[in-house]
Amino acid sequence: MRVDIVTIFPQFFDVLDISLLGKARANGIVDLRVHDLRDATHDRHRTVDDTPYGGGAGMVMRPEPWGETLDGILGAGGASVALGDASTPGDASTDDLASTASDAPTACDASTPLIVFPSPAGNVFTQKTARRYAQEEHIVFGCGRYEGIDQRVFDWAGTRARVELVSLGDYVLNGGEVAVMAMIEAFGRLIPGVVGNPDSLVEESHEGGLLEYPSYTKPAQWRGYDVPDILLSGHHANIAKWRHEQQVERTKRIRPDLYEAWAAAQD
Ligand SMILES: OB(O)c1ccc2cc[nH]c2c1
Repeated sequence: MRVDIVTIFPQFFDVLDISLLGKARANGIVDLRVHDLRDATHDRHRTVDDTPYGGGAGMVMRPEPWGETLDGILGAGGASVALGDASTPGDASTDDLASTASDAPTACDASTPLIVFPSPAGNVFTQKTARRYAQEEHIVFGCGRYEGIDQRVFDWAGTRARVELVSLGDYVLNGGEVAVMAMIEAFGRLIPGVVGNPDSLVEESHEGGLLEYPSYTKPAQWRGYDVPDILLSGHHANIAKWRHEQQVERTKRIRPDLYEAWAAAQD
């Protein structure tokens, strides 16, 4: 899998050289490339922003450096695809339409690159999104800053690739870099070969629609707290039953929205 990141803070992603993703890069499982948007500027100050048309506070990211950088990643002709409507469904539990480019392509074959722009105006990133991204051959992440990126970048990019605007949640960051870091961690660990024991991915939160069960390790007693007896019983069927019951109870108590969706799917 190839991953490109476009940012004005390339050093932000140095951390991706360590831990699991660092090993995946060293093993050739993930080909990660970071691009400094300022390398596509041609003035002395390497300017990437300008004042907004129509007035308003803050600055907007200029389209030219984005176009030049994305040309370099996609190939100047780009992976031109059939234009389609913007009805790319999100992955969140709600089915509201994705806020993608107005002429987003409909081509969904994995050979057409996916460009993901973190945005507070995007669809919410979920584990379902992470699972989908882990199947992609090539994802380009575009990190906005300031008040955002000129809309025409999304419109133009949508004629060269599949484009998605994605948010981590209903809050606003100062730019896309933290969101990209979180998304790369979330889908990167799902890429075959990245996590040593894939069984460890099966019963974690949001797999199967439920939150994970509580975990315990030695010692059996700690500061007056005991490990539940069932976990010391060695009865694997009963342990599995107890763990599932814990998942259902936790999900119902902590995330009733997820519980309702899970319960409806059981019928
Ligand atoms: O909250 B976010 O995901 C986000 C993403 C991109 C930009 C660009 C400027 N502010 C941003 C916030």
